[in-house]
Amino acid sequence: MGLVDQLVNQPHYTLVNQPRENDILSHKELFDSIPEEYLSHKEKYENAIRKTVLYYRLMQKYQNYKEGSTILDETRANYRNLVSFAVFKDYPPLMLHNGMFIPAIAGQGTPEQQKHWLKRAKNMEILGTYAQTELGHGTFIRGLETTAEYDPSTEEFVLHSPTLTSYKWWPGGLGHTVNYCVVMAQLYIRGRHHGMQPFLVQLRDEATHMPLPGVKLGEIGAKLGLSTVNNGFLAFEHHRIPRDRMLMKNAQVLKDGTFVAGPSSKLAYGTMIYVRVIIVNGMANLMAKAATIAVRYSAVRRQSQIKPSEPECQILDYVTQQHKLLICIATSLAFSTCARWLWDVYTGVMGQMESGNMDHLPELHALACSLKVVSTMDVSGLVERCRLACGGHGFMHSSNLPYTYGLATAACTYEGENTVLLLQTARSLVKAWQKGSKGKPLSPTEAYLMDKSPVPKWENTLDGIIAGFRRVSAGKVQDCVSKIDKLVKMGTSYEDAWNQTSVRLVAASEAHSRAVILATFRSEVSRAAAALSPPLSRVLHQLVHLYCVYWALERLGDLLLYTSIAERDVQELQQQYEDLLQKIRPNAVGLVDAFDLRDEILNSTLGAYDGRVYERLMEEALKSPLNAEPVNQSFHQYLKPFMHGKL
Ligand SMILES: CC(C)(COP(=O)(O)OP(=O)(O)OC[C@H]1O[C@@H](n2cnc3c(N)ncnc32)[C@H](O)[C@@H]1OP(=O)(O)O)[C@@H](O)C(=O)NCCC(=O)NCCSC(=O)/C=C/CCCCCCCCCCCCC(=O)O
Ligand SMILES: Cc1cc2nc3c(=O)[nH]c(=O)nc-3n(C[C@H](O)[C@H](O)[C@H](O)COP(=O)(O)OP(=O)(O)OC[C@H]3O[C@@H](n4cnc5c(N)ncnc54)[C@H](O)[C@@H]3O)c2cc1C
Repeated sequence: MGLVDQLVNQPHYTLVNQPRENDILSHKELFDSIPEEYLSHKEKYENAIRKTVLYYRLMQKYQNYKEGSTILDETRANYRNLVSFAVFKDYPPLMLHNGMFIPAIAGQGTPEQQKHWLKRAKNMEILGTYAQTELGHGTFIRGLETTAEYDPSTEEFVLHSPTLTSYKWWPGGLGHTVNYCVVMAQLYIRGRHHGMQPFLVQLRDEATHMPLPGVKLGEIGAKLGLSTVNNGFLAFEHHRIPRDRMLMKNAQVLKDGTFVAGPSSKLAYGTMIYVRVIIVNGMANLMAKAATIAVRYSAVRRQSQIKPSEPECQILDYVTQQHKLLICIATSLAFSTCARWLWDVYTGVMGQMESGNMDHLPELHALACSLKVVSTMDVSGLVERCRLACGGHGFMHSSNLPYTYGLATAACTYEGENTVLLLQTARSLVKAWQKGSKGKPLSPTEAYLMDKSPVPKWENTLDGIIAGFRRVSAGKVQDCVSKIDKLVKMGTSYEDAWNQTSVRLVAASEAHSRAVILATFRSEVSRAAAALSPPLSRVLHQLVHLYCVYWALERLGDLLLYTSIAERDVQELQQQYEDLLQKIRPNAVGLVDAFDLRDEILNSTLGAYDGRVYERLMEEALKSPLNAEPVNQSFHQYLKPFMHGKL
């Protein structure tokens, strides 16, 4: 639930850090006696499984899901995600079970298949993941090599990994945890290729957990982050599965091998859209977490003097620190607001598609790509900024900022690598430009591309800035189309022209995303603020204003190229920005408190509500196994003989 919605629904909101009655977080066995940093790779995984089992049993007890409710599920799932922060500094081995396995069955299975498999999956009777990426391919889905050959004589599919590069590689939980998965494989019937299709495959014996015959499994090794997600590899050796294991909501294979195509081959990619939509909200949560840690620490930490005659000041009083951190608060709010809006767009398009209307799928795909990219790119950059803003203590794992960075930066790659997804949105923008140039109507989020009015006088207002970003995006798209057309006229193939223009296409795509985010953030806050008290409405509007002016200053080059902004406007914008920092500073701690992230969820020596930073840093330091004894055995084994010239 976004901050704005939380604030709007203030009455039920508990005070920060007050234990909720019967709260899952009151179960101390969920937490580590010693920090998991001091466990081995194998112990970390085993400890994560221990906590996973406890966590899900408690979650089932407290979160009695009502079948069919979506937004409620999402909000509660959000709570579950947030609580999962507390229990798992990194993500749990079952992140993909909820994050993709269940959504894939729900989105790709027939009603009968959903009825059977969703019940087992939601009851945790079976555990699954989503296996699409291979050692040799992640982005280029059409290049994936795993095959599913239909055998009409036995009414089975034969799954096979023909090469080393065809091994499924990366799926979370695949190494040792799950016993089922949704496998994306190239379907062949009587030698004819029918595209990428989803198959629900049992990988391990449900009783012994041993890999089934013809199934090779393992984990891919240590990573930058997500150390307990158990990302794994999977290979098939002519492994047979029954016909009814192909998820057949969209395309079907009849008993005799007849292939019945779905309304669009791209529906098989539907799970990816869903996850990209979810990721935007996830990034808002990660940003809220990092902002809470860094802002609270900046209120506690005193360092140096602003005036020699005064005592050391809170580092939050340095305007440079405000510049680093206040945008983080606004960014979390911007992405939680956009996430709610995107979720409504998603559920709307899914509803239309249920009745066969596919018209808005391309716009949804473009929006999901662009918002996933900008939210993951901005948040991973700003989480790192939060870490740096905390000085040396930000470098400690006990601050929980390095882990949070690992979670955010992973999302720049998974669910569609960011450059590739921006090019997908660019594809949609170029098509929209070509369509609009022929007088055809455009989708609501792309209609501004056809604004052919003269460039207006620049205004340093929210309307002026948002209009300016739309001008930048439209101008960049037009430049891309012109460059491509020019290259093609010179005899270059369209594909080569596209590639030669791709740096500009990525920039145009990002500009479009920023125009959408600024406009959505502003309109959603204006809508919600009407129900808020004047002081709360004022501070939220200050955050929207800060966000818009910040990005105008960040993208000055583009605004100078495509709008009538002048030097005096820039000077005024800079002053506006500094005034806003000063206005928001007094509410900075109150704003991060409003994220209401409890200490267990923050999991941070620097961000705890009581501000006892130094005591917590020392408490965590003393948990290091090295501190159990004053002299480590290596002194006697190595150092002493070495120092005495005997080694
Ligand atoms: C799109 C590609 C890059 C290209 O595919 P290709 O076949 O070549 O297509 P094109 O020729 O480019 O285009 C063909 C047309 O198809 C349209 N299209 C393409 N994709 C889609 C789609 N998905 N839906 C609809 N339409 C689509 C395209 O527009 C073209 O249309 P037209 O011809 O122009 O009309 C493709 O190859 C691709 O998508 N590649 C990326 C692969 C990918 O995304 N892989 C993901 C694998 S799964 C994975 O990575 C999982 C990771 C773990 C995720 C864990 C999630 C858990 C929740 C996360 C929460 C975050 C933090 C939590 C914090 C908190 O607690 O809250
Ligand atoms: C933490 C993590 C968890 C993951 N979990 C899962 C999972 O559960 N299930 C699953 O199936 N997968 C999973 N993945 C895999 C993930 O989906 C892929 O890594 C991702 O799709 C990128 O593909 P790739 O790794 O092959 O990179 P590549 O596509 O090889 O990208 C490498 C570089 O090539 C560039 N590039 C590639 N294609 C193009 C193009 N057309 N135009 C321009 N540049 C291009 C990219 O921009 C990038 O710079 C996970 C990955 C990570 C990091």
